[in-house]
Parts: sequence; C-alpha cells; structure tokens
Amino acid sequence: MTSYLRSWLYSGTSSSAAAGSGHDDTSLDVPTLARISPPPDDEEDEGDETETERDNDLPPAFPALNSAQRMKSSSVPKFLTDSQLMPPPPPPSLAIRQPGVPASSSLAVPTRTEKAPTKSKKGKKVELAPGYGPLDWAALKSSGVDLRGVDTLLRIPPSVLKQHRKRDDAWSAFNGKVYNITPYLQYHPGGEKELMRVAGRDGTKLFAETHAWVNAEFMLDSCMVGFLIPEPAARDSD
Ligand code: HEM
Repeated sequence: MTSYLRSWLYSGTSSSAAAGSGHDDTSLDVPTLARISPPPDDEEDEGDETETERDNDLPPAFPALNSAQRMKSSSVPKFLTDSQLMPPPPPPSLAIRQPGVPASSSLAVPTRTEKAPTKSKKGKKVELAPGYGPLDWAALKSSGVDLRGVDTLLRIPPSVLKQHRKRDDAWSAFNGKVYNITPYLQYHPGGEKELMRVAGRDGTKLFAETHAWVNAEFMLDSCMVGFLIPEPAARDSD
C-alpha cells in the first residue's frame, strides 16, 4: 500500500491524496506547493527597466490591475472632465432682481394707502372733562362716598327699573345687576349720551356689543342698587 502511494505521489499529478490517505507514514516525502502549482508571475517587471519611472509612494491600484473585476468589465470609475459633466443649473430668477426697485415685492412700507380710513360706525370716545378721567372715577368709587342712593340692595323688576331714566336718577341693568349710573355719566369715555341710552332698562346687550372687554361689574360695584328680577304677576313692588 505504501509503495503504491509513494509511486502515485511521485507521479506528480496531485498532492491532495497524501493528506487523505489516513496512514501515518512519516517517511513520505510530501510535495511542496511550489512544486505542484508555482506562484503566478504577477511581477510584470522585475524592477529592472521601469523602476526609475515608478513613484514608490503611490498606493496600489484598486481594483488591482490584473484583477478579475477589472478584466470582466470596464466599469472602473473615471474622473470626468468639465465638458463631460452635467451643465450647471440656470441662474435663479431672483438673481436678476435689481435691489430696491420693485415696490410690489419690496418689504418697505407703502407710501400711501389704497382707501381712506373709514370712520367707526359704533361711535367713539369723547373728550372727558378735566377731573373725570378713569383714575378720577377709580378714586371716587373707592372713596366711601355713597354712589348708590339706596340703603339696601333691592330686588328690582323691569317696571321699577323703568322709573329711573332721568339724568339725575338713572338706573340700568347689566348682567342681572342694577346700577345707579348717574354718578358715572360724566366719567364714561363713550359719553353721557351713549350711556343714557340704557337708562331705565337692561343694557346688557348694548354694552356687550360696544365693549365686551370692559369690566363693568368692577367699575360700577359701588353704584350697585340691587338685582333685576322678573316682573311679578301680582302688583306688589319692592
Ligand atoms: C355703565 C356701563 C358702562 C361702562 C362701565 C362703560 C365703560 C366704558 C369704558 C371703560 C370705555 C372705554 C373703553 C376703551 O377705552 O376701550 C367706554 C367706551 C365707550 N362706551 Fe361705554 N360703558 C358703559 C356702558 C355703555 C353703553 C350702554 C354704551 C352704549 C349705549 C356705551 C358706549 C360706549 C362707547 C361708544 C365707547 C367708545 C368706544 C370707543 O372707544 O370707540 N357704553 N365705555
């Protein structure tokens, strides 16, 4: 068996059979790889004539010059020249804009308005007499002066409210509470006339339509005379 193997190996056809033989024959002269398949001759020039031209600092080509990848296709990336590249985009339209010229696209304040401002339909503030400003009213209402004209808070039906519609005795109801508005008339920024429109009646709606942001409950707290109640069926005031 051994002699058979030896003769087979020395024939030089293959070396793989030696490893798979399963025999521990150390005397076997296992052929080297060099004998069977010599290394490929990848050193093209052995450094004799082109050694001087080559820059030794250059990195090796990738893929390698003789690689299968390079042989198979010619898709090796190349650097394109300017003429081969895609042309640059056209300049943006804004680039042709002259600075400060078109008024329509400018952020500057327009020199004139298109329409004349319209007057407010809802009336406007009146000039208050000196000493009748908001701070004067605030001072008066917290001064302790009696602005109610009644000793106790009353339950007031609309028929009673109606009786207090004179300038020197004006009551009005706002949000279910009845106030003596006479002391406030001269302090009202909308004017006496406007405020007298609600004298003797419920002014909640008109007030809300004019200036819902005004806190009448606070401004008139010291003028409160009572609460608005529905008209009683029986004729019995108070
Ligand atoms: C007694 C309750 C009322 C109080 C406490 C009161 C208070 C005020 C206050 C504080 C302002 C100034 C508002 C502001 O500067 O923004 C004002 C303005 C005015 N109020 Fe009254 N108001 C009352 C009732 C009324 C009523 C019932 C009317 C309408 C019938 C009225 C008509 C006006 C008008 C037309 C202005 C001017 C609005 C403007 O600035 O253009 N107010 N009122």
